[in-house]
Amino acid sequence: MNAATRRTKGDKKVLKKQQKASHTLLKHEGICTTSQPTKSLVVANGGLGNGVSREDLFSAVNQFGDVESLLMPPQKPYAFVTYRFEDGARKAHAQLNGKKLQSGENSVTLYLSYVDSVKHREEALVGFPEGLTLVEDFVSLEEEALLLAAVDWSMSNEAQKALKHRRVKHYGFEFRYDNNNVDKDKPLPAGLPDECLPVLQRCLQDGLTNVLPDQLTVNQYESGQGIPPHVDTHSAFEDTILSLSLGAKAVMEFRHPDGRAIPVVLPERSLLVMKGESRYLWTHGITPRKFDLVPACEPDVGSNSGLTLSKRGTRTSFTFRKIRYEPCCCAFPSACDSQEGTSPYPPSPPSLPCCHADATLLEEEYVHRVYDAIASHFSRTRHTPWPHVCHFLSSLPPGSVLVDVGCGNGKYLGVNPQLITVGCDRSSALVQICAERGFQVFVSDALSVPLRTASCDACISIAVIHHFSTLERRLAAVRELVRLLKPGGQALIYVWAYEQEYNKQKSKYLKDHDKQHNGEKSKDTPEESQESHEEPSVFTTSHVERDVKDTSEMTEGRLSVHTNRTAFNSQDLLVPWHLKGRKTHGEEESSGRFSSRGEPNPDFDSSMSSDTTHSPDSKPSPSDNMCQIPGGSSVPVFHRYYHVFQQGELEQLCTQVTGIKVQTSYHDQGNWCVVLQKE
Ligand SMILES: O=C(O)CCC(=O)C(=O)O
Ligand SMILES: [Fe+2]
Ligand SMILES: [Zn+2]
Repeated sequence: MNAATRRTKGDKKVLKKQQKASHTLLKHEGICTTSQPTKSLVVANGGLGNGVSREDLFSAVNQFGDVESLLMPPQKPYAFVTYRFEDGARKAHAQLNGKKLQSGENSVTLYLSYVDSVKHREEALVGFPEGLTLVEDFVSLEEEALLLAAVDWSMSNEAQKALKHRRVKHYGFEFRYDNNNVDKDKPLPAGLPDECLPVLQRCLQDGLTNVLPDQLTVNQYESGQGIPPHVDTHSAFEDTILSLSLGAKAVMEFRHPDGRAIPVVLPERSLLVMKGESRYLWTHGITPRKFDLVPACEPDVGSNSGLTLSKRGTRTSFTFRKIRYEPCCCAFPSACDSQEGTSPYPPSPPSLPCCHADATLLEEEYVHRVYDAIASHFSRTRHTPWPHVCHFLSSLPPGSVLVDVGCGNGKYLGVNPQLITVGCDRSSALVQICAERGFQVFVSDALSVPLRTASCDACISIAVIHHFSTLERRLAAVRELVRLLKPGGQALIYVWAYEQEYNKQKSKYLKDHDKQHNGEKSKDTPEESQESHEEPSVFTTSHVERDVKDTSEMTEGRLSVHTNRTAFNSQDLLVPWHLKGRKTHGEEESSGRFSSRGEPNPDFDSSMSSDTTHSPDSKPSPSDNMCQIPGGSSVPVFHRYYHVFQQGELEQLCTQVTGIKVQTSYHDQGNWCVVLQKE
């Protein structure tokens, strides 16, 4: 075999891999590559998600010609480079394809393919929600000043409110945050300020709307303030919603019920137009923060490719809407208050998984997605650490390294300040809450925690392992905890118990149900009673009864939907979570999301995830649905998968792991618990 054929073979191999990379880019990212040389290349494996730094990639690609732009989408395993001339791209393609790039500790093999247009791709990657338009510089500086001056904040009346997290003023009609609607027969004495007219006329002229709005809400946000994610009530307003941003920019987060989240930067003087899906199905909200992450303009490569922090100033928005007089008949019944009751409930529950792939799908839909969606509400119900867990944490010697695998909102991370504590959770929304509380946390699956073997003195896994849907996966979770432990290290595991009545004592989870039925008002701290349940205070009796009716027995191998606060009648089930605090509109009374509890409430949607990623979409997502509550409103219901453990089952699981001994096991308020020690 001569050198020439060897080279050809090598080339063939690179070509094959490059084709495979192109195929993956198309399949997973919608990025279309072309064999025809262009000025732009997509660099597979050269992304921030591969651990490649911008500097290293830039120096690699810059050798072949003038780089016009280098786009590195966050967390993606690829990057885009555009050269000033096609020649640069050709050279880079010839020289870098199949070559290794060292970046820090990472070594990657790059595969390059031509793309027609990066700009186009960029838009495709971070496309706006359907129906959303942003018009930059819609008003001039003069108009901005005029509009801001038109709002007189000095008078306080019905139509003006200092809400806990922003102040608002209404014109035309008052939007009522108690019922999330407007009194259509009670127009306000003050119509829309005259200063708005030229702006609205321009909207009509430009075809941004075809009706003149008759309602205006002015929201003013100081730095650090925001608006919870919400959908503007369908029955209150017509389709088009126009929102002008004045005074300062902010990032508005859009969320689809399927979990997609799209941050949209609203520059000052821009107009946001929400129509169709973006108005009816996606929630919008502004996370209360003092800084936003926004795309940065990098002069060195002249592209909007990096991210930078932007300090928030005082933003005033003018939201113009048209009152709706007929019921809404939009194409999104699952999110529509005019069309409630049309979505099927309960959803068709899944079956128990029969293979690993099914198990991961089930957990993705019925555990991960749900926690991300309910993170904020969930976190509000998790503030009191359980005494026995605290006892375990306090018994560890000072300086011990502790990892909390499945740390939730981090309620155990600060319990013993003498420990070196890190937490991880599968839900990025919960991790975000922990991070904002100042804890060391990262997103990780409990089956493969990116920490060194034998690096921890102790591990805790509180209310996590019951979310794995096969015995193998529960076992793997215990093995992973044990792997992390140093010899002699201890792990504390809690799982939910099938037996909610133990030693003739009902768990608090059950007791709270009795209280409700006796008409007693339940405490709003349900987590003290058990790990999984909703805020009982949202239930009225009729609501509870509805749940009972809705409960399906395990039929045709399908998982049963559990009735909250009743005894379990199956070990594998779906437990409903009724999302409290969701309003179809963007404000809550003080008892809601903006907790008036005396305790710190850093979780006000600090999670990037909205806790109002509420309802199923038009093809109902199996894990959540809407549940009507009296008064015509509705709460979204999510279902979490659980495997509740029978007595002895947790110990039995642990004994299958070699190199450990079970030191103690006990029942604690409806949970089975063990302390393990690695030998
Ligand atoms: O501040 C904004 O742009 C949005 C306000 C809003 O969503 C509302 O009032 O419903
Ligand atoms: Fe809104
Ligand atoms: Zn509707």
